[in-house]
Amino acid sequence: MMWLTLLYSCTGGAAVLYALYRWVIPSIVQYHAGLTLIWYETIVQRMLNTLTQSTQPQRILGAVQKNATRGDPRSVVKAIDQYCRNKEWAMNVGDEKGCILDSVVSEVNPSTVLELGTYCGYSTVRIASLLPPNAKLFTLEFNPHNAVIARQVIAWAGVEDKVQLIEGASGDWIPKMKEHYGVKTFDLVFLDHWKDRYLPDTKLLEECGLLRKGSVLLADNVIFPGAPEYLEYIRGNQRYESCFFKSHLEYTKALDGLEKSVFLG
Ligand SMILES: C[S@@+](CC[C@H](N)C(=O)[O-])C[C@H]1O[C@@H](n2cnc3c(N)ncnc32)[C@H](O)[C@@H]1O
Ligand SMILES: [Mg+2]
Repeated sequence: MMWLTLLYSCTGGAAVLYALYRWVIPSIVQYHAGLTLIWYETIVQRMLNTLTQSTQPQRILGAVQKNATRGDPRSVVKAIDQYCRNKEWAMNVGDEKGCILDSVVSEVNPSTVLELGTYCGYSTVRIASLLPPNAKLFTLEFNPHNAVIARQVIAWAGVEDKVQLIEGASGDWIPKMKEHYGVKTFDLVFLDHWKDRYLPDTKLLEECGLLRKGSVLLADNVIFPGAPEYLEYIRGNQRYESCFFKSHLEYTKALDGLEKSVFLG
């Protein structure tokens, strides 16, 4: 009898803890961007790293290898979204803002694209899958561990012919793009690296002559974590025509959005 009581209290306690971890806390934090980051980045991610002896990028790659079809980029995107919605939040642009990204890529129909911030290659695959034949997407990532994973995700999606992943910091590589890769100008730039780099890198793109009349800048997370200096610069600048796409922080119900800015020359 005592055993049964002990068993009941242990499993009962474990069930409560599991319900808190799996449903109760996620359903609360999803409305608050800051709480989402605290819960997932500092608690869940660290716990999963210790328990599984792996990193988040490795787990995302695992989800792709398990659930996506080789050579089918949309199945790769879907596998990552399912993993990040149901298991652990990650900083991919995500499914909701991803649809806005898709529509801008389709509208611009770019031949040359620059992506700042690759992480695991989620948005890289999204963009590359929509590019016309012979188009090229350059994506910059300064974390070597992320770059190793992104290469495998990109290859699994079968879009490696369209993608040039460059390992290094944006501030170092933007000035070398013309000389090193023969780029004339970018038709589309997707800004999704650390937010304090949005403004200096935009000015660098201008200074290096990498923007032409009609080039489109699309900046993610302008509300959260936020890029106020970038927004002030781009919205108050007569050389840009800018508009905001209201949305939500990836995999949550917290407010976020994308800023699309056309360079007028
Ligand atoms: C938000 S994640 C990118 C997410 C990705 N665009 C997606 O939606 O799937 C930002 C990434 O940018 C990288 N990063 C941050 N600052 C950078 C910089 N100055 N140069 C290159 N990579 C940078 C980080 O290591 C991180 O992997
Ligand atoms: Mg982002």
